[in-house]
Amino acid sequence: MIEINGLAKKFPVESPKKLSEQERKDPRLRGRHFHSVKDVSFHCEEGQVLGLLGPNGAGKTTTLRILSTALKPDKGEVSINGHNVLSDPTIARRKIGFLSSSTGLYGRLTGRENITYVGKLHGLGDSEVASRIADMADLLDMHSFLDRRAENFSSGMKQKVSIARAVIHQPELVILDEPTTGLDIMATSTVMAFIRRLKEKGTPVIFSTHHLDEVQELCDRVSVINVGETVFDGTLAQFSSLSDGRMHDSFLKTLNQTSDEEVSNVVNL
Ligand SMILES: Nc1ncnc2c1ncn2[C@@H]1O[C@H](COP(=O)(O)OP(=O)(O)OP(=O)(O)O)[C@@H](O)[C@H]1O
Repeated sequence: MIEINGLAKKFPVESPKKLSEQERKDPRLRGRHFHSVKDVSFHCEEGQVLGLLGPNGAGKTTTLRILSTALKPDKGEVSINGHNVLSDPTIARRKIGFLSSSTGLYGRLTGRENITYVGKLHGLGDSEVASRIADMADLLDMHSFLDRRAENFSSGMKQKVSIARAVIHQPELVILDEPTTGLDIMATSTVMAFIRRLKEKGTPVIFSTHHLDEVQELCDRVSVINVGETVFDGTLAQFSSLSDGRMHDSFLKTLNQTSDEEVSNVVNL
């Protein structure tokens, strides 16, 4: 079980001129700081998949980077199966598999070598790494390119190898930042099937996405962030019933209720 409570993270702004026009108008810009995440809370239990939704710039990536311990929050708590992630990041890194949208592969290494390198960093032996890669090559359909250099990989190939690399140590929790962005239909369905497989094995998965069809197909829970705050956290059924099963309308409703200051009606259903 992973529990996130009251996360907040602000970044210093060197010069407001470097911000986008939208960010300059954003209420999260206060003085010399941009409060990207102001108050985010959700939880996910064993065998559950949680979909993290929110408009561009809402604070999803910042939240996921905090969960993965890549960023330290200013406030809030994160615990995985009772372990405080923030006070013990080394243990946390062993427990978590994180697919970041920004970490690239080593182009001069093959797909297999990229995965093996991270497996070794986690202390796995040669035969363990080899057998896990063989399993994942089946599940993620990687056989045709696994032994090619990563520098010429397509987006789908890169993403599959990155996912395999993120979970080579068989983490207790998997966090995926927009795992299907930029992928074609075939690669998307392979990645979706892989997430389903993790769920069947009991591993909780948290993933951010802009695709509501993926949420409908895979998720047990939904959490929506808007302007740095959790505006909905509940089951898929509760999310869907906000608008009689119309997912897009449910999503828009959670965002509009924020501006109507009716957040309390939808949070913690
Ligand atoms: N290191 C940083 N310094 C300053 N501002 C930052 C930093 N990281 C993120 N931000 C800002 O915080 C806000 C939230 O960013 P974040 O990447 O978490 O959003 P997101 O919900 O993942 O968006 P998207 O759906 O577009 O990926 C954005 O306005 C972003 O520019």
